Amino acid sequence: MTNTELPTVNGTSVFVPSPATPYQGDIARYWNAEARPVNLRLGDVDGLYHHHYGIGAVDHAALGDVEDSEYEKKLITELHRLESAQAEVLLDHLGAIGSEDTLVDAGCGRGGSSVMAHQRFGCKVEGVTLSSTQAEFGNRRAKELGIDDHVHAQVCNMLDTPFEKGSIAGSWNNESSMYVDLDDLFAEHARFLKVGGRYVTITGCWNPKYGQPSKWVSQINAHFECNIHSRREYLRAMADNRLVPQAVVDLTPDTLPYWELRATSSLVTGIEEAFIESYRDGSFQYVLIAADRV
Ligand SMILES: C[S@@+](CC[C@H](N)C(=O)[O-])C[C@H]1O[C@@H](n2cnc3c(N)ncnc32)[C@H](O)[C@@H]1O
Ligand SMILES: CC(C)=CCC/C(C)=C/COP(=O)(O)OP(=O)(O)O
Ligand SMILES: [Mg+2]
Repeated sequence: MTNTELPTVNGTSVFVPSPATPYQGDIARYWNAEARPVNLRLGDVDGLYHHHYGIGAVDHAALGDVEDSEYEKKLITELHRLESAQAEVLLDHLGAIGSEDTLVDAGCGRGGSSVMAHQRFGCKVEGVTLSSTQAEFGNRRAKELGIDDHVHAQVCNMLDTPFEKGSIAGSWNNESSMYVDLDDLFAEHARFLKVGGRYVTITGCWNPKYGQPSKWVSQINAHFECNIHSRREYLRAMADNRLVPQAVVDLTPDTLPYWELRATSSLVTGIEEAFIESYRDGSFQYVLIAADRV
């Protein structure tokens, strides 16, 4: 990968890898420009900034009365609680991680999951994203929290990382695997993971039983400029890359309440209907897959 010197950021000159493909350049630009209130206002609740969706039952008691002047604020707090609950479930599947271990957050976004992983395990977390804006945001948050010696983000293609072969105890993709070829992705995780290391993904995938990607799935692809894979592709690509699934969990029923609540909020982005309809018609599924590197 070639490096290009960029102008200075906060007085320090930074090197950002050139995108490996024109598509990756588009994705870097997309996330550099992203500033949707549905992500920033939720992150402002407690300083954990996520770019993934939520799971679990809505706490209607916490929401209170719709007529209450504080209702919208409570709704935002509730959506954020469900998104953090999703990350907790992902971390639950990493298994026993020690404080001396290093984890890789592949497609780390603004770094919310990386921070949560460090807070839970005391370990180092290396995040990679195509977006320099996101990497800077994540590193700034880590510094503010005083954990920048443990949590670090860099601009890097997750298909071609600098991590040494067999050096990583656990790694994950939290809603970031729909931007890459799965064979290339799992080959790279299998390369840097230790034998016995754990890989986890939470992702949306199309259901082979439906036949082909539904119109809703195509709408989600167009909305995010991504390429949602089928469930079968995940399992095949893992089998081909020394990743043996230990748990496959259908989170679709658990994520629907999040979407139904989000559809009632002032922060809607227009994609809510596609998620709700595709989860309901069975063409799309929200799944967690945890696999061991053998
Ligand atoms: C929907 S966001 C998910 C962010 C994060 N995992 C979270 O849960 O908050 C998708 C992320 O994937 C990253 N991404 C997409 N393709 C990538 C690639 N080839 N290498 C590294 N990051 C990539 C984007 O830069 C973005 O940070
Ligand atoms: C499950 C699937 C198919 C996910 C696609 C990847 C994606 C864009 C996730 C959420 O990001 P975000 O939090 O920035 O999106 P939004 O602005 O809609 O909350
Ligand atoms: Mg979001």
